[in-house]
Amino acid sequence: MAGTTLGFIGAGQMARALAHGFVSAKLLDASSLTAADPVPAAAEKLASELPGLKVAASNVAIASSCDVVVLAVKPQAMSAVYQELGGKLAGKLVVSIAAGISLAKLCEGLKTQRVVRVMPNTPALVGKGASAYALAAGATAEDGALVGKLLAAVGTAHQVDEKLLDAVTGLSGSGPAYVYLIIEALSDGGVKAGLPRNLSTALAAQTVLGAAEMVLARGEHPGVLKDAVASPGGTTIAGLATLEDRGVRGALIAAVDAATKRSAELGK
Ligand SMILES: NC(=O)C1=CN([C@@H]2O[C@H](COP(=O)(O)OP(=O)(O)OC[C@H]3O[C@@H](n4cnc5c(N)ncnc54)[C@H](O)[C@@H]3O)[C@@H](O)[C@H]2O)C=CC1
Ligand SMILES: O=C(O)[C@@H]1CCC=N1
Repeated sequence: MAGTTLGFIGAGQMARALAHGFVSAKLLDASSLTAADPVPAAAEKLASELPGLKVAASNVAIASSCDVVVLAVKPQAMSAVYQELGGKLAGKLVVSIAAGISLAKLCEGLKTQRVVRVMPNTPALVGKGASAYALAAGATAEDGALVGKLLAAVGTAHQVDEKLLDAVTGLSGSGPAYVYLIIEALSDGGVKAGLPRNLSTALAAQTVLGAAEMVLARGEHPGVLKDAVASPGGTTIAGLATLEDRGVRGALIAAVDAATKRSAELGK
């Protein structure tokens, strides 16, 4: 990726996660990154965290100076970006990470077809992201490969049909928040049972990490792995029965479904 310059339109949470991830993975030098944000402190904070990253005076400056332009604003701010950048992105590869906004709307608003729609997630910051992406008609196979390489450097990357991206948003885009809630609640349970808070949170987070690693590394069905933990008449089945009784499985399915529907709504 040497020589490729990448600019973030918006320097918020997700731009920060990606910028840190790209630099930590040594895919891009901080000096090849630029960020613009109407809140000057946002881009300046990112520049202070990643020495070498440049702060641009405007979105237009990024559009003219960077090879890859990443739209990292909230979906609600996208129409302002169309106003500013529409027709000014000739020759640039545009990557949108906004929830819900379709490739058709992006291409129409930006007046370019060379667009890739991505749904990343914040663990990209530590190289453990989960992303999916879809290409507009004007994005070449090389553009897709470049975006895939960027995302794979900060986690896993799946090229998908665009119609799946709202569901990806509801699952892995929003999913870190569900898991944080679960970790926090498990830690509360440990504290209720008498563990000190630090130990309880450390055990909860490592348990989630280890369980996830077992699913990914062994490729076994999560149900089979669950059964291996539960001894007949033991502690785990007592805990599992309580989770089923309280509807945790249904609650998680409903959460992904609600977030998927909200992603589709945001694009309307
Ligand atoms: N936070 C997350 O976990 C994820 C967020 N996303 C998507 O990433 C996008 C950004 O989300 P966050 O980083 O969480 O939001 P954020 O609110 O942390 O950052 C957005 C930034 O955009 C700036 N901004 C607003 N209008 C602008 C404009 N016209 N030009 C340039 N910058 C502008 C804001 O000042 C803010 O700093 C959203 O579209 C969201 O759907 C996608 C995956 C995960
Ligand atoms: O909550 C949101 O709308 C964004 C999209 C996925 C994660 N955060």
